[in-house]
Amino acid sequence: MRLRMYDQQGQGHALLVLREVLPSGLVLRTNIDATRLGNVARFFNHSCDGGSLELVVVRRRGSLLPAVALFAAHDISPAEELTFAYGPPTSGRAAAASGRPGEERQQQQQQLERPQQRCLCGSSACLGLMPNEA
Ligand SMILES: C[S@@+](CC[C@H](N)C(=O)[O-])C[C@H]1O[C@@H](n2cnc3c(N)ncnc32)[C@H](O)[C@@H]1O
Repeated sequence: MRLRMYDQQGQGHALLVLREVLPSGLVLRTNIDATRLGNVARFFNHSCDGGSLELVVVRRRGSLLPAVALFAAHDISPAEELTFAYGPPTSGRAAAASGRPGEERQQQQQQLERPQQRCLCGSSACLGLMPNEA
C-alpha cells in the first residue's frame, strides 16, 4: 500500500522490505520505511555489484522485530559512495512465474503492475533495473 501511495504521489521512497525464511518455511516480511524519518542509512543508494556495504539482519535478545546493520564490505576510500545491494536482481518475468496463492498472489500482481525503476548505479554489473522492492 505504501509503495502504491508513494507511486501515486510521484515521490521517491526509502522502503526496505526484509524477507526472512523461518525454519518452518514461513516467510517473515518486515517493512522498514525510512522515507519520512530515519538515520543516515536512508541516503545509501543501491548498487548492482553489491556496493561497499554488506547488510546483516540482527535481532536484539527477546525481540521479534529484526533490525538491519550495514558493515563495510571492504576498505572504503575517502569520498567513496556508500552503497549496498537492495536485493537480488529480479526481472518481471521471474516474479510472474512464481505462483503464490490468495492474497499474496494478488499483492504480487499489483506489485508487478508497478513500473520497475531504472537503475543508475553505473557499475559494470548493472542490469539496468532496480531490484523489485516489493
Ligand atoms: C534509500 S533512498 C536512497 C537515497 C536517495 N537517492 C536520496 O537522494 O534520498 C532509495 C531511493 O533512491 C533511489 N535510488 C537508490 N539507488 C538507486 C540506483 N542505483 N539507481 C536509481 N535510483 C536509485 C531510488 O529512488 C530509491 O527509491
